[in-house]
Amino acid sequence: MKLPGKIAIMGGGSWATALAKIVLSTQDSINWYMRRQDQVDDFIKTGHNPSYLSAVKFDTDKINFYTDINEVVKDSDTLIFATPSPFLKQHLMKVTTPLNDKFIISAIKGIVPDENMLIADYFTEYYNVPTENIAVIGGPCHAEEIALERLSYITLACSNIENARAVAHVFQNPYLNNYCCKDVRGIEYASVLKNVYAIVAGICHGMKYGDNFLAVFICNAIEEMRNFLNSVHSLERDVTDSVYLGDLLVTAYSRFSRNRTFGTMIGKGYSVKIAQLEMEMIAEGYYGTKCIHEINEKYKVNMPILDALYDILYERKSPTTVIRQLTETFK
Ligand SMILES: NC(=O)C1=CN([C@@H]2O[C@H](COP(=O)(O)OP(=O)(O)OC[C@H]3O[C@@H](n4cnc5c(N)ncnc54)[C@H](OP(=O)(O)O)[C@@H]3O)[C@@H](O)[C@H]2O)C=CC1
Ligand SMILES: O=C(CO)COP(=O)(O)O
Repeated sequence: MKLPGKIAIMGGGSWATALAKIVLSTQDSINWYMRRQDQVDDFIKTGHNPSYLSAVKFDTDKINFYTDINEVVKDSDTLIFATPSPFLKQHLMKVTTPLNDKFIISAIKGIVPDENMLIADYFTEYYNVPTENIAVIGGPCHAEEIALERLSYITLACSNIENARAVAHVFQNPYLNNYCCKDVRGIEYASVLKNVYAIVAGICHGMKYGDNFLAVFICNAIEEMRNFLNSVHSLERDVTDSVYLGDLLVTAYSRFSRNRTFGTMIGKGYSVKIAQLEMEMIAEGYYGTKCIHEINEKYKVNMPILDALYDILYERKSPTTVIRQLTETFK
């Protein structure tokens, strides 16, 4: 297998667009898969993604666009997936070309709903991709700030660290630094959990809890994350590293966060359904909450924040009552 070889961006949203910008800063050309032909046509006409990060200009001569997922898989060696987690399954259902000789990079911060399966596990279980050929990208990094070339850091994790290092240079430029490690499962679970906690941070913000409270909330959330990670995947890790705590902070505090925005609407009194309709974008923590809640039935980690959000989103309990009870568990 050539590493990285020919690189494909899989997805047409904001993170896919930011990743395309990053990869084109180090590679001569890329393959890029999007689901809609009209989006590709407009992109070629205007030189930018018509729907996401449209201020970012691209030299389209350096991009081979595809709307056929099998064609892009055939023509590429490294596939960077950046589709929202709830849609991954339906994209992959169309794949008949073998994936087991490809290097897969998941830039997805979510879990496969219904299956309760991490993205890397999904590729191994259903597409026979060896674990050493799967990497994940984590870290505090909003697409909007990549568009503005604001200094950011990501972490690349792969069970075979040499493979992570072999692709790391693709994500290294003056506004982006990277770090490699082996904690694929820990980073995947942390990425799901930070979305859950960002929704709760948003709910509290919507209810007019202030910065004093948010600081206490984050301390309790990182402790809950630490306990969960140690139970599901015990490994020597420091949860204060940017890929864990940093991503929790940026998602819980940033105005760019969809998860926080979704939570804020609920805190202001919107119903879950209306908040989802208003959002127009996916807050993956909604799905992550149910998945981790179900996974935790086996591990039985004490997770008062996760349980509180589950009660609000899925048991229709009053956010005011649930959050007040939650605050009594904090220290
Ligand atoms: N945004 C960010 O800053 C970051 C995002 N991520 C992760 O990247 C992943 C992608 O997120 P992001 O790029 O922000 O998402 P966006 O909301 O920007 O993009 C949504 C994408 O999903 C597609 N889509 C919408 N509805 C459907 C559907 N019913 N079926 C199939 N595809 C659909 C859209 O296609 P269309 O335009 O054709 O409707 C679009 O390509 C997520 O897992 C996220 O957690 C990770 C780090 C940073
Ligand atoms: O993961 C992210 C930033 O690191 C994006 O978070 P949101 O999905 O909440 O926008």
